[in-house]
Amino acid sequence: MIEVKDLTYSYGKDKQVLHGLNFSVEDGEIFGFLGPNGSGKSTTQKILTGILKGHAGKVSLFGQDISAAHTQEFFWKIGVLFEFPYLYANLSAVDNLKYFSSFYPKEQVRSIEEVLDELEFKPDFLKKPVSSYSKGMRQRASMARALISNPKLLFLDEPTSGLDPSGAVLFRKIIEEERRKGTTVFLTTHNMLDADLLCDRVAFISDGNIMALDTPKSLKEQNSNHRVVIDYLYQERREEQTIETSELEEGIPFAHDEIISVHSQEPTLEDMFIKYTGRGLS
Ligand SMILES: Nc1ncnc2c1ncn2[C@@H]1O[C@H](COP(=O)(O)OP(=O)(O)OP(=O)(O)O)[C@@H](O)[C@H]1O
Repeated sequence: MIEVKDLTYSYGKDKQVLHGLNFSVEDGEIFGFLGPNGSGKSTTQKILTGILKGHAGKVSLFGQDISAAHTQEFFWKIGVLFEFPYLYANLSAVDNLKYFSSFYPKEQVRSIEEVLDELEFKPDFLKKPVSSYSKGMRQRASMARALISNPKLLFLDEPTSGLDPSGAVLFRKIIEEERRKGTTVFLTTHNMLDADLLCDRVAFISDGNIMALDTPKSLKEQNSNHRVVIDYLYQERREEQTIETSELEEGIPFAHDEIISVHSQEPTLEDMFIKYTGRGLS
């Protein structure tokens, strides 16, 4: 679906921000593009979506070189949810969706009611202007805009930002539903839970370079210290011991009366983010 080879980009003469990115995104894959502020995520997304011109290297989408890919048919096939607001503030969610639907062939457009329903949009707000919405409601309206055209390739930039926990759960459910339909998703996020739960593979980008690319599971396993922490009771005292996971093969290798808990010391995706990008999550 997306092929990127030796992608470089500079703003002006001196400011090179992408230093030779290589990755591909398979059809139907949810691909996470993770990195600290200023690492080049938006620049890459803007190149892929045709907003930014003048890159070097090879980028192809839907099997076509990008220079030929950004046609009307291309825009019909993609959906985007970017961080900057791109809804008309004076129009309601319904009127925004009616307007944006008019750019696509009728047969591919979803019903506005169905999409807003999927997003559990509050009925009171359907006809109110977007300017009166909370951040979470705007994000729902923006997601509706991205989904209304039934895209084959969906670019999502921080989709759960500004959502409360139940909104974030709903958005994850919707992204899972897109996976089920076979939509390819290019997901940019700082939210490691979203990345871990949703992404088939993630790339960590730092200062315009890809530092690691793999499934969240493999990244964590490769960096695991293969230890578990065992919390237990022995002779009425509560104790804790850390042992190698391999030691568990023969059972618990020390005297105990009752095991209270066993916790893996496997790193989290957030630990991996810090390891590969050298930066914490802001
Ligand atoms: N229009 C521009 N002109 C000059 N430099 C820019 C421009 N846009 C971005 N940059 C610089 O390019 C680098 C990469 O920025 P980019 O917005 O791609 O990062 P990002 O990973 O998306 O960051 P964030 O997480 O903050 O959105 C940064 O150093 C940024 O200052």
